[in-house]
Amino acid sequence: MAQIKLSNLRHSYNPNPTGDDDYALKKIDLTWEDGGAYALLGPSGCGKSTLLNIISGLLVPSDGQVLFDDQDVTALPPAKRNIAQVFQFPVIYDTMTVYDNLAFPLRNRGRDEDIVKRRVTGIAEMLEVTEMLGTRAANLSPDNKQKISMGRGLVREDVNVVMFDEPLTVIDPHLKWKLRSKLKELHQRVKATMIYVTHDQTEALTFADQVVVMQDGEVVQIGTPVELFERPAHTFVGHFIGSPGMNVLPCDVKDGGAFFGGEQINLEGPVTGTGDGKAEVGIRPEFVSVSKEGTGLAAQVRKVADIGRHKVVEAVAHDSRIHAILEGEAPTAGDAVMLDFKQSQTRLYKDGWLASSPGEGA
Ligand SMILES: Nc1ncnc2c1ncn2[C@@H]1O[C@H](COP(=O)(O)OP(=O)(O)OP(=O)(O)O)[C@@H](O)[C@H]1O
Repeated sequence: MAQIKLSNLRHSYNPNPTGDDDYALKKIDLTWEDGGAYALLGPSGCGKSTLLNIISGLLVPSDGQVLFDDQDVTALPPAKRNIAQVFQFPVIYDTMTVYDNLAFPLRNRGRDEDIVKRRVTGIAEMLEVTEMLGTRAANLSPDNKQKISMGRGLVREDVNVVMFDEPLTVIDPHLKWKLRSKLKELHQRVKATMIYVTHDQTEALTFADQVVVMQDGEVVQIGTPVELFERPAHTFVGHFIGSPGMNVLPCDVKDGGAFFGGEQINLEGPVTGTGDGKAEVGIRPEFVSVSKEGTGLAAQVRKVADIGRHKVVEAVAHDSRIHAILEGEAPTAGDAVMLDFKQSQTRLYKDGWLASSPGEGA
């Protein structure tokens, strides 16, 4: 296993790039610590596969370096990087048994049969496929095939990193959660450095200890699932994570205070940086409470969606839509209500970036 460092990395598919827009990866400085469980999360086209291909060696970056334990591997081909990859679609040999499929990466490197047996039976047990070891892979269901594909990625003990590229795409929705939690459990047991690429926030947040969020060729935030939820560094992270995502309301900053439709909104703490002007208030729906009377922002309820565990209220104040997630009683469409924002969770954003700091005692 290794620490993987991406230093001053940029990549353009255009041989003569002129500006930032020509770069699929703009400027990436990122360290993946040895043994970490990482997710690389972002919408389609943000550069996830480009980044993965640069780590695996399928692509040579236009600028910058890839370091494995401080050794520069930027120019090394994939075969020399000692990486295991699990793709969207299972990569297994249908005519071989499950045992031989799992053994393949080890035999290919000339490991002794007793080592092969120990590793294969160990991985099979972790994946709960022991009873399938003698079965021909062609006879497996798609999710079991993908399990074996994952097993092939995990069977070698000497890889620098195991990379998963949207590995649950072909799995039935009701089996996805099972494989997701299995993968998390496997990480805890094998302690390999793992990078899991996905555009699905649930997959990223359940698997990873650290989530790297990308947008438009840049890393916008790296953090634990809780950090990304509680303190999005950028409104993009606020929108992208959560369901519904963070409310982002236009405001004016004047003398250190934030005003939405002329009404002052109490922020978590002081505004960072200087300058009055246009900004945005960010508050997650989980931290908006709704009452018929009381204090707060006057709003009108547009819709209430009952989604089982809780209700999502959509209200409008000063022409902006504001969501609230409520556990118990909820108002009905058309009701006049007061919205109260939990102050410690009310943040300011300027040009998309977090621009308030926690108050004392927060
Ligand atoms: N071979 C290529 N030639 C030219 N442009 C490319 C090539 N591959 C990707 N791109 C462009 O680079 C940008 C990043 O693409 P990339 O595939 O890395 O994103 P992604 O986040 O992995 O998306 P997806 O989840 O859809 O695979 C996109 O604008 C894409 O159109």
